[in-house]
Amino acid sequence: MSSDVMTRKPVIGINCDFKAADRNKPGFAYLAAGYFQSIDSAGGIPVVLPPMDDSQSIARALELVDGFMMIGGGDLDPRNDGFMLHSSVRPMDPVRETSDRLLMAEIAERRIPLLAIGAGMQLMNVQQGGNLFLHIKEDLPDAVPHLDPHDPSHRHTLEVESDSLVGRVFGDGEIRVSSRHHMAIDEVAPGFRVTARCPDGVIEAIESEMMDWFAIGTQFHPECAAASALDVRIFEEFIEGIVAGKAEEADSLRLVA
Ligand SMILES: N[C@@H](CCC(=O)NCCCC(=O)O)C(=O)O
Repeated sequence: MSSDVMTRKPVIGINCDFKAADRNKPGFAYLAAGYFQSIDSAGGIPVVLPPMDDSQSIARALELVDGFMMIGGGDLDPRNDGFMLHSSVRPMDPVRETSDRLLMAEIAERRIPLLAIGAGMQLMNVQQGGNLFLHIKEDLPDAVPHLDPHDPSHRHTLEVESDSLVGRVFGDGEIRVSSRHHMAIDEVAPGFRVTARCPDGVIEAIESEMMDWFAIGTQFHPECAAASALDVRIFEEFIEGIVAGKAEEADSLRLVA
């Protein structure tokens, strides 16, 4: 195992949100600091990618990263997946959604290690063939609140599968996570399994079962200011998984040489 692979910090691409210009302000690309701070604290090098609509530029940018994190945000427009718009849906800016969909397709194609959070997990699921509940309050009326517009630190409990990344991170005992969503995964995409649920049954984490793709999704927000010390371990496990994968790759190339 080459020492360089083990010592060089992985570069993690991060998408960002977009707010179009109006009469008084220019357009902005932005993201909550917790996203890049969490990657930095976990030993990665965060590199923020602004929205792009050119698949070749996106492909070229992805050649420069060792992994990717898709952040949370507004709603995916269900019409882009063949569903009707719902009155509760507040679509993210189409500049962002177009870029995110191109990114996700290329990340999946190249099997780039991926941590997908919130809207990012929802996009990973639909892009890989799953689908979403468009409004938990209507689709799952017995569910507990997963969003409090007056409390950005709203939390709920979590039940995890022990043989999973989130299971290793949270272990036993009560787990409370930050929740800010009104949509949720309905059918899980082929090749993924559920690794955490809210006690009301809402899916809160999935991970790839594919041997050639290290990909995890969380509906909750381990990057937020109210996150626990355990939440931070998710980012560390993600970075450690990438480093281990690159070491295996280097070893196998050495054996072949
Ligand atoms: N909008 C979707 C996805 C939930 C999500 O990503 N929430 C994060 C809010 C903004 C942020 O902190 O990045 C839904 O509501 O289900």
